[in-house]
Amino acid sequence: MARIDLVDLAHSYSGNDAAPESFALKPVTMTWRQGGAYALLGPSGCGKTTLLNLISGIVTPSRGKILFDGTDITLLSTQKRNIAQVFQFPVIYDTMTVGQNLAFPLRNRGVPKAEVEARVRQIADLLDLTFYLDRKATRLTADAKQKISLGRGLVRSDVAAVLFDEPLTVIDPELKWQLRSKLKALHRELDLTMIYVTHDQTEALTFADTVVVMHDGRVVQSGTPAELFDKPAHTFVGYFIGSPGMNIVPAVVSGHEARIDGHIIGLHRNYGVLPAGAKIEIGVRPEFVNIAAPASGLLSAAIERIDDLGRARFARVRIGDAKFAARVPPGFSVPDNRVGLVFDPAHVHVYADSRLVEGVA
Ligand SMILES: Nc1ncnc2c1ncn2[C@@H]1O[C@H](COP(=O)(O)OP(=O)(O)OP(=O)(O)O)[C@@H](O)[C@H]1O
Repeated sequence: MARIDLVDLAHSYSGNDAAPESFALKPVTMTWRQGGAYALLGPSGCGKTTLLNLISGIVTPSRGKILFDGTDITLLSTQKRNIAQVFQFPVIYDTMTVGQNLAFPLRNRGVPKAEVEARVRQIADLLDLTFYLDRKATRLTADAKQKISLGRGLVRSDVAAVLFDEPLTVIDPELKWQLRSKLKALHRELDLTMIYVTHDQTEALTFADTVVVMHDGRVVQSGTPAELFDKPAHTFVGYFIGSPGMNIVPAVVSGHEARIDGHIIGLHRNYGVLPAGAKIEIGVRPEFVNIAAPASGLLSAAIERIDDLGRARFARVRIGDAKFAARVPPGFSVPDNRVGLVFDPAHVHVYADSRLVEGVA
């Protein structure tokens, strides 16, 4: 396993002379630590697979470098990079048994027989495949075949990294839930650097220690699931992560105050005077705004509907034209038309042109 450094890495499929805004991956510099579990998360077309393919060597970058443990591997072939990959669909040999499939990447590298057998048993055990070891892979379900693919990706202990590209796509929803947790446990057990591409926030947040959120070819934030939830660095992260996502509404911000729809909301930090011309918004997660009976000191909102998510109820309301979600306190009897909103100032963030502004304590 390896530490991975991306240095000013960027890629355009239309060549180096393409306009910077059209790059599939805009320049990124970051370090992924040895043995870490990373998820690349973002919607379709945001550049996740491009970044994964640059790391695996399937695509050569238009700009920048990739280092494995300090060594520049940017121009090395996929084989020479010593990585394992698991794709969306099973890549296995149908004519071999499950055990032979799992052993294949090790036999290919001339690993001694006893070592191969021990490692195959360990991986089969971790993935609940022991019972099937002597069966021909061809007779198994799509789920089981994908588990074999996962096993083949994880069986070598000497790889620089294991790359997963939406590996649970073909898996039945119930098993998906189990496998997500299993992959996390496998990461702890096997101590490999793992990079996992997905557009599913639950998959990313369950699997990864660090989630790298991508939007329109850019890495907009890299952090722990808690950091992404508590302090989104970009409005996209706030909106994309969480269910419901973060509320983002235009505001006029000055000092310790945000003015929305003529109403003042107190802020925890001081924002001075923000740059003229920038689009200023506040962002607050629905979990940190409660609805209450309308009152003169509260921002007023019109009720549209109540969503009962079991663990909590959220009111979908409107402030002027802006849609907004807020928590319904337990036992609160919701009025028919208008409510007041009670903000928790510690969780109200300010954004200028979509980027988080750090206020002064
Ligand atoms: N081989 C290619 N040639 C030209 N453009 C490409 C190629 N592969 C991807 N793109 C473009 O690059 C951008 C990023 O695509 P990429 O596949 O990396 O995104 P993604 O986040 O992995 O999306 P998805 O989940 O749909 O695969 C998209 O605009 C896509 O159309």
